[in-house]
Amino acid sequence: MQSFAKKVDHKLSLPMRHPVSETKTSPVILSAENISVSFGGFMAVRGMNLALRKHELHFLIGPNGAGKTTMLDVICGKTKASSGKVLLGGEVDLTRKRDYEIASLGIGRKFQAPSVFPNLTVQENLELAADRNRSIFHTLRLRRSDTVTPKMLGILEQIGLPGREGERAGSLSHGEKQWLEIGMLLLQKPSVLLLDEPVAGMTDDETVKTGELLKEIAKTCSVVVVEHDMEFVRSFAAKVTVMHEGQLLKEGSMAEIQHDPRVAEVYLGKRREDHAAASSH
Ligand SMILES: Nc1ncnc2c1ncn2[C@@H]1O[C@H](COP(=O)(O)OP(=O)(O)OP(=O)(O)O)[C@@H](O)[C@H]1O
Repeated sequence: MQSFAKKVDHKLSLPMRHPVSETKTSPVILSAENISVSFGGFMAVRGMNLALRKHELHFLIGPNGAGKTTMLDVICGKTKASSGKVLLGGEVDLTRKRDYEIASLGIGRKFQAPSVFPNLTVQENLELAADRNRSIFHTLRLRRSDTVTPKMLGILEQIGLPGREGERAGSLSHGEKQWLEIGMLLLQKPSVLLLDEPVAGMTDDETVKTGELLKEIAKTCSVVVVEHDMEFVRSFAAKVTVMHEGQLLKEGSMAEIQHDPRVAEVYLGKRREDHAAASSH
């Protein structure tokens, strides 16, 4: 977890690098409607709405504890909503499905920490993802297939790990592990990818490469990215939704977001609190 306020202060006022995305007119493929989540009486999400369009790269931002991760958890079925629904394709209500059913409907979820199998090779990790019916024991027994399928070669190329299929996943850098996990999700041909802070802990170079990868993925898939790194968010012409205290605060382009006084107040107010807390220690 990083302090959001520390990252955003002056960056909110920098000029946009790219024009606003052109996905505004594509159809909505997933909509979370009036979602609320209670954890033992504490309302982590309160009447939240989120609409995701086809091939849209959509950032979900907000201060620590705003409810961003909880929203992703509701969409992928990890957390049950207390009320509201999540419609896929306008008709299938995901809040009535189990997490594995949601995954098989084409919703891929990546958590913040990489969760590849470190003792398996890159190829074995991909093979496991490619065949969800195959158990890890089956993969271990088979070890590596003799040939890498063209589909897998394409994924290795796309995630920036061409020729690395024989390496142990545990020996990859943090960023490379994140890419491998994204590749494992891509093998399942998702229609929606949910990514939680994909560039956290990455080097600058890895962050830039991840940005390119996300742009590429969004050509075939809709992507929701929970992100704290405002500079990273600014490098996309993407839709941005701001959450605060479990609710929708503002939605629009980065330019629209940064000129909203309520957004500034949330971040700058938070920053003042951080400073006050730091100076009292
Ligand atoms: N399982 C849980 N039980 C109780 N409270 C929880 C649980 N999960 C999250 N919360 C609380 O719900 C609120 C929203 O958490 P969430 O992780 O969704 O926020 P976030 O916007 O993703 O924050 P961050 O950017 O810090 O990850 C927080 O106050 C958090 O402490």
